[in-house]
Amino acid sequence: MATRVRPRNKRCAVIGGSGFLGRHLVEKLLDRGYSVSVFDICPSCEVPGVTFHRGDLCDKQALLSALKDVSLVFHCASPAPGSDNRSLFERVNIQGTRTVIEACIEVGVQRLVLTSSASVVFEGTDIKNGSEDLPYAKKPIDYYTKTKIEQEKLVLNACDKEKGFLTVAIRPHGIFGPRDPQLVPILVDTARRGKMKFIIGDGTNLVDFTFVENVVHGHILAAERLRPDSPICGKPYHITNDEPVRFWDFMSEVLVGLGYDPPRYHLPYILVYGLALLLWLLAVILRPLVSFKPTFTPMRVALAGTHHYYSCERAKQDMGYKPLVSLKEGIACTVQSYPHLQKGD
Ligand SMILES: NC(=O)C1=CN([C@@H]2O[C@H](COP(=O)(O)OP(=O)(O)OC[C@H]3O[C@@H](n4cnc5c(N)ncnc54)[C@H](O)[C@@H]3O)[C@@H](O)[C@H]2O)C=CC1
Ligand SMILES: CC(C)CCC[C@@H](C)[C@H]1CC[C@H]2C3=C(CC[C@]12C)[C@@]1(C)CCC(=O)C[C@@H]1CC3
Repeated sequence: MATRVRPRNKRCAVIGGSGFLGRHLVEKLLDRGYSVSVFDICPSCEVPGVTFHRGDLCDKQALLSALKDVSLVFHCASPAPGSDNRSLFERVNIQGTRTVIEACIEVGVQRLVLTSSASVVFEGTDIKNGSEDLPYAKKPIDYYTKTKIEQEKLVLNACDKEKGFLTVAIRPHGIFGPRDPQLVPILVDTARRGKMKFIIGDGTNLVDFTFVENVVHGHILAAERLRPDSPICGKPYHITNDEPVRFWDFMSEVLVGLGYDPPRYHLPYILVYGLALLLWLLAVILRPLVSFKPTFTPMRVALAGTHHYYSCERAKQDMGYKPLVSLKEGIACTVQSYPHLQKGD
């Protein structure tokens, strides 16, 4: 069978395409008629029709050969936020992103879409309907976020209309959906260990959880609107479900959907945060002797006990963004996709 040669603007690469978001993005791009290459350090992207390049994004030579003939690059690779390997975050998110930009420019890539994070402005205190005008966090909640800030700055500053290299950053928040390795599995693991009985704070704090297909939609809209005359060049955009929800209602709905009891008893936020901080300090001090990873890290407690939801008005205005899947539909689809995490299995 003859292979169809696609125009260059329909040839793209997804760096981090084996991951949770990356793989959903790859599947949608194929549906939309793109030819897709995946570049990832992990070889698990077995999507038919995709050219897979295994490599580390810090390796420029490997990137140069993977990005040859590609006009559009999505960069959604990152070490997992739960890792406490600072030098890995630094190497991949900062130095590696610099290498991605250099490689894109060298091979003539025209558009680069970065997956950033809404958390780049979060300092652990309430954010209600935050816009993209909020300043970057001076005290980011963890080292992962610190390097996401630097990464976003690098990509947005590299936007150069004269050189024909256009960039944009998408800032999702709390991505969930089928195959998510993080949110639902951590929640279920906590419930299975009998630790999901307590609500931190009064339980009224509103948060954004964003269904993965909406995040993918935001990325593709951004890529397709990224032209020299577009207002989106060199800018960050929040992409959310546009339905802030009580953190504990969301967690309860997922837990109940999977057959677990929802948390019932309230604990003061400041008490849990203090305990989490203490445990985290202990884990650091005792690391040479014993290794343990507390479930309730200060970062998770801050995310579970404060308001953090963001406006996506700018994405609506500048790129015609609108969530395609409601929170209710997203939760139903997610719960259904995890039969092995149902209680009793
Ligand atoms: N999951 C979430 O709630 C949110 C995620 N994000 C961002 O979205 C992006 C995707 O996240 P997920 O899909 O959740 O993570 P993931 O861990 O499922 O996927 C990340 C992918 O990057 C790859 N990767 C890591 N280091 C690499 C390297 N040195 N070279 C090549 N590939 C490498 C991994 O192998 C993995 O396939 C990340 O940039 C993350 O910071 C932003 C906001 C929220
Ligand atoms: C044990 C429970 C109190 C909490 C379980 C759920 C959490 C694992 C998740 C709730 C909010 C999530 C979140 C992220 C990771 C998973 C949660 C902490 C991110 C840190 C992922 C990377 C980002 O860029 C920001 C996300 C914010 C929300």
